[in-house]
Amino acid sequence: MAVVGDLALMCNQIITKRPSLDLKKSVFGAQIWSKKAYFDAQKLKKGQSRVGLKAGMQLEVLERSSDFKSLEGNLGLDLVTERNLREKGFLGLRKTKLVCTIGPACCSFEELEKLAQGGMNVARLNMCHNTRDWHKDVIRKIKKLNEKGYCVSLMIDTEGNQINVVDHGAPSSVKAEDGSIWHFTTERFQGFLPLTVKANHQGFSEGIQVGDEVVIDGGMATFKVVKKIGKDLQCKCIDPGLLLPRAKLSFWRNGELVGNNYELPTLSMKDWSDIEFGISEGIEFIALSFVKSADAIKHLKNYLSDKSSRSIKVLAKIESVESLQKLEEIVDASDGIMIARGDLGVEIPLEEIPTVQETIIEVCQQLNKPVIVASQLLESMIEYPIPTQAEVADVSEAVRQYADALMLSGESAIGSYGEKALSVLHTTSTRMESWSREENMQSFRDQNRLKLSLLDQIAEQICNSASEMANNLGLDAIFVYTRHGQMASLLSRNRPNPPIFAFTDDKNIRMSLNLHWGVTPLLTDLSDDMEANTERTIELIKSKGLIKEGDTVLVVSDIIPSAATRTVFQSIQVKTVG
Ligand SMILES: Nc1ncnc2c1ncn2[C@@H]1O[C@H](COP(=O)(O)OP(=O)(O)O)[C@@H](O)[C@H]1O
Ligand SMILES: C=C(OP(=O)(O)O)C(=O)O
Ligand SMILES: [K+]
Ligand SMILES: [Mg+2]
Repeated sequence: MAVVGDLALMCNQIITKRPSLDLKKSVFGAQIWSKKAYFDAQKLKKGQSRVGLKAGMQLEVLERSSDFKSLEGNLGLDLVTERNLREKGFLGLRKTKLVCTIGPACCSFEELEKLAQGGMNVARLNMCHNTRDWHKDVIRKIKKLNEKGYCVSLMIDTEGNQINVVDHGAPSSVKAEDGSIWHFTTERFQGFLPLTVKANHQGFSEGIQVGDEVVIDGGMATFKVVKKIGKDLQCKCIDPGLLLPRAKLSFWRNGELVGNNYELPTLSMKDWSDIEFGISEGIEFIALSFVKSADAIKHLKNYLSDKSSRSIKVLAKIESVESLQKLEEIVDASDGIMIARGDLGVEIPLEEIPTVQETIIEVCQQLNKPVIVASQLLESMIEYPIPTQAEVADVSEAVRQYADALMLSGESAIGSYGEKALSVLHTTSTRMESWSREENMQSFRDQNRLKLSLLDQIAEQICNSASEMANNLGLDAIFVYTRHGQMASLLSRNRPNPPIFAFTDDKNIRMSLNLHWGVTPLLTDLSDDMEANTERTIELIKSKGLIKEGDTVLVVSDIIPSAATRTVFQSIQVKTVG
């Protein structure tokens, strides 16, 4: 390997030059790959051409010495990235991450493996559905896949507290006819009473007045409250339509959404017990439904840190008017966001969703939080083997907006064509990503400074510069060596053209980086010796034939070398593979 540029940034200012370019070229031109040879060469002063004996000869011998063994070991490269790299090269890697909701249609080991092969990065378990044992079994299968060499992270999604229908007298949908009178109650549903809807919360009708409208699932059907009988509401259907199982109820007055007075906690007892379950099963992400403010996020994060489960990332689902009103504080407090368009589309007019989505993605990028676009991306594929053009356009738009991840819900959980839907997400995102590159749309983004300490600001600046440099120089890949994942996420935030390979020695960090745009997380040993880290990992990739002579990579690290002064803590290097 020839080092064509090599600089260490000291506190953002001082640049130190390492041994001369020519010397390194001659040393590495002699095909010396051992770590010791590299460091012997490092000790040479500018102009010196030998290490004790004639450089070329002695170093040639070292190549076959036991030191070479140190280059072996695990790179932690997953099967899917390895295959894609082999087939398509660095720029062929998809940047946008894919989340699949696991349900009865895809829960066998074979089906899960097909999703993993198709590029599923994160498996989502929606705790609204199915039994604890069923979820446990899926988690066990995903972990088994990871042992086989896949890299699929696990997310649980809480049921959350919202007012919805628990029973409407039928196993599937029920038609509400124009002018029909319906009874909304929380009493035990009698079954024999037609036109009765049971809601899930005792206080569902608190503060609701005669004349208010009850909107089902954002407009599937609408009723007017004609009478209050105790806690029950007698309603007349004024806009006929369908009631589906677990349909959501919202209340409107004079064209505006009215919150009823019944204050539901974001996390129910069931949610807490599901969270305990997730912790004990070793999942990586908890997505919180119906977040109203930063409080629930902070509460859960404190709880996780008290339980020494700090590595679990807490994602806030934006799916209500309240969450939109407190967007910034919620994004700031959380480890990531899910734009849960299903429920959001019930609370705000559908035509507002596209702009709200773009705004949320922008806020997430500014505050450096990964963001998932979820729900109805390929809804028609629950039933049909091909998507509509409108769906493909929607997926492309989310990719163009640089969302970190796209999510399948019913398409994978209950659909007949889950694998195909995943492949549509894959091909559509890859196409839009390459178009964006071609159109040179990935110009350097005007980043808002994060509210960070000086050291963190330096990390941010280094990552911004590194990304710009990688784009401007047309480099093949960015290698980031990171213990906490922060540098990897700061690089990803810039959405650079080359893929980001994040080497970390922390399994939890690796699995959580799986959600970040453009990042391939790798689990490998890291030493304090950055030169040894880069030499070893590049050599490992080279030995797999995944990197070739002439490829140029940008190397960024936040590994603090123990011998260095406190100020030298991060560096950028450009390396060309020889
Ligand atoms: N674990 C599961 N078991 C059974 N069905 C599931 C499961 N997860 C999801 N589903 C089904 O897939 C549909 C879409 O999933 P999702 O969007 O996560 O849930 P919901 O529609 O309840 O918001 C659900 O309505 C449900 O029918
Ligand atoms: C993802 C969503 O949440 P859930 O599927 O849990 O309702 C949504 O509402 O879009
Ligand atoms: K949920
Ligand atoms: Mg929802």
